[in-house]
Amino acid sequence: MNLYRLLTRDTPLPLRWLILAALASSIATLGVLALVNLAAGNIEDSGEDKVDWITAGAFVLALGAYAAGEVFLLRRFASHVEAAIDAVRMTLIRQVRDLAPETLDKTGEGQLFESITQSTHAISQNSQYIAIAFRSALLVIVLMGYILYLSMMAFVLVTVTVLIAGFVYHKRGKAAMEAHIAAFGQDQRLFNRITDLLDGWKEVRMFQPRRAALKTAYDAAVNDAAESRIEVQNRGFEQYIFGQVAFYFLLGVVVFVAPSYTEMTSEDLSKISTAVLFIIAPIGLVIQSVAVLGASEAAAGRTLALSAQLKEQAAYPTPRPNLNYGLLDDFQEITFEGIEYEYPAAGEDRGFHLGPVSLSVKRGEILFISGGNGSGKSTLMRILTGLYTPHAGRIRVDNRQIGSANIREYRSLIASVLSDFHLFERLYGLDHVRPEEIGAQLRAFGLESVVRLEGDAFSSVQLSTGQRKRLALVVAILEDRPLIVLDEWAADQDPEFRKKFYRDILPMLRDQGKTIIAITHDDHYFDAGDRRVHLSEGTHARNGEGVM
Ligand SMILES: Nc1ncnc2c1ncn2[C@@H]1O[C@H](COP(=O)(O)OP(=O)(O)OP(=O)(O)O)[C@@H](O)[C@H]1O
Repeated sequence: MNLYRLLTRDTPLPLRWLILAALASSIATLGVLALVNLAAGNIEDSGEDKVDWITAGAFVLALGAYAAGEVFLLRRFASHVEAAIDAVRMTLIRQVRDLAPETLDKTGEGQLFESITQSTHAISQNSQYIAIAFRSALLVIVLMGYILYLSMMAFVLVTVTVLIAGFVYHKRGKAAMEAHIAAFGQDQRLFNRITDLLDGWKEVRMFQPRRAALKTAYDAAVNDAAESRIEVQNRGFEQYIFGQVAFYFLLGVVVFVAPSYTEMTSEDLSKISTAVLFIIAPIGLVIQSVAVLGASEAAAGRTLALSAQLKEQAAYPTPRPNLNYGLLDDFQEITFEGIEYEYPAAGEDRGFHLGPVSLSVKRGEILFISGGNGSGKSTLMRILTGLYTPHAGRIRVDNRQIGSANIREYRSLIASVLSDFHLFERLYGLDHVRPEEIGAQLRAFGLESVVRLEGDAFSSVQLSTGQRKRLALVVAILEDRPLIVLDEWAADQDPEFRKKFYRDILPMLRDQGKTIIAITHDDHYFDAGDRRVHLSEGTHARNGEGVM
């Protein structure tokens, strides 16, 4: 049901066409069967072995109708599924975009990535089984009708046998699925050990006891994974053999039991046996589809739940068009009053309370924020940039208070390089910047020998930590916003460039009218700022050596 809800949520299913195509394909299959029986009967009656061209022609037509119905059904369904999954992905991405950043941090990349990529991929890969199951179920009904037409007793025997065998097969399938899930878990553990080996190769090579312990853990994971896989394969083979035996048993029931309880000619018996031969494949497909669709159903359930959760947590409604982002551009002062933020305690974690913090920055000022590790500087930065919403206090731009109605407008004032910045390979949103300007910035930041501009993308972002930060600041400067916020930007720069940053780049940006708020530990350069605020254990801000 989740799968159906997901696939029809944004794009309606072309149900009428699908039913018609499935019906056409099922009736054509019945036609094939009836024509085979007819031809066999004709040969028996006339005793001639000449080709009956009319029946053969009808047979070819029925085959053509079957193929056409099948192709139409599967193609149409596949394109619907892809469109529906595309829509689901777009909705999730839009929801993530509208999510409050602190909620985004909490939800975690893993869950979002899983739903947006893997779950939707699993659904898209397996969803043709919906069409197959639907068509097969319809075909089973049509063929059972044919068997009923031939013999009531055969119908009852086939129905009872199929139901019992189907039930047992399904139960065994559940056990196989559990084995499959267990094997998946073992694969994950093996994957983690391999990641340890690959990502931690330096630490592994440099410490012998770690190397030995990791080898033991890796060997155990390999063994467990292999055993689980063998178990899965064995169960798969057993299922296959059970299916075959059940099928032969069904034939046996029809051939040995049915004639003992009812009047039946050998011609009827042969017709019923042929119908049983035809029915077995679609029954197998229905059962197989149910098993495969179980995984898609679970994936759809996870995706819908995540989507509902994201909807609930949506921080901001989709922005109204024509919002005027320029209103705050000519601000003179930004004030943060009594800002407080709480990371609640959870289990062993004692939690953290920031604030109350009050500070202000005037246009064209360089404001430094200093403080010990864990004093709350990065958290404060997330609030100052409008990414996190403070639990108490307010932000004002001149005399305008910032709230949910103008938070986007506020954020648009700020270019930032935060501690967990992401460097985009492409210059998204910077189409208006001239390549010469970008080249000049790359030279100013000593990057001209490692990065080039190729079209609208950088030639590489595989740089050293310090170079990546330089490139991120280049992009921030190119964004040309009035306020630049930096979180320990200079920490990874060499002494020479650090000096250049404090003595040349910051004053140059100030001269260009930029306002700068920067977290720094560089006490040698505290004088490069106009003022400094020192954060102590997150509980309060006090003035540093600067004027406040
Ligand atoms: N997402 C989070 N959930 C819970 N607690 C957090 C979270 N992020 C930070 N904290 C806690 O809040 C406190 C302040 O963290 P923050 O990163 O703001 O400090 P900081 O001054 O920037 O530290 P550093 O100088 O080491 O970067 C720390 O005790 C940290 O454990």
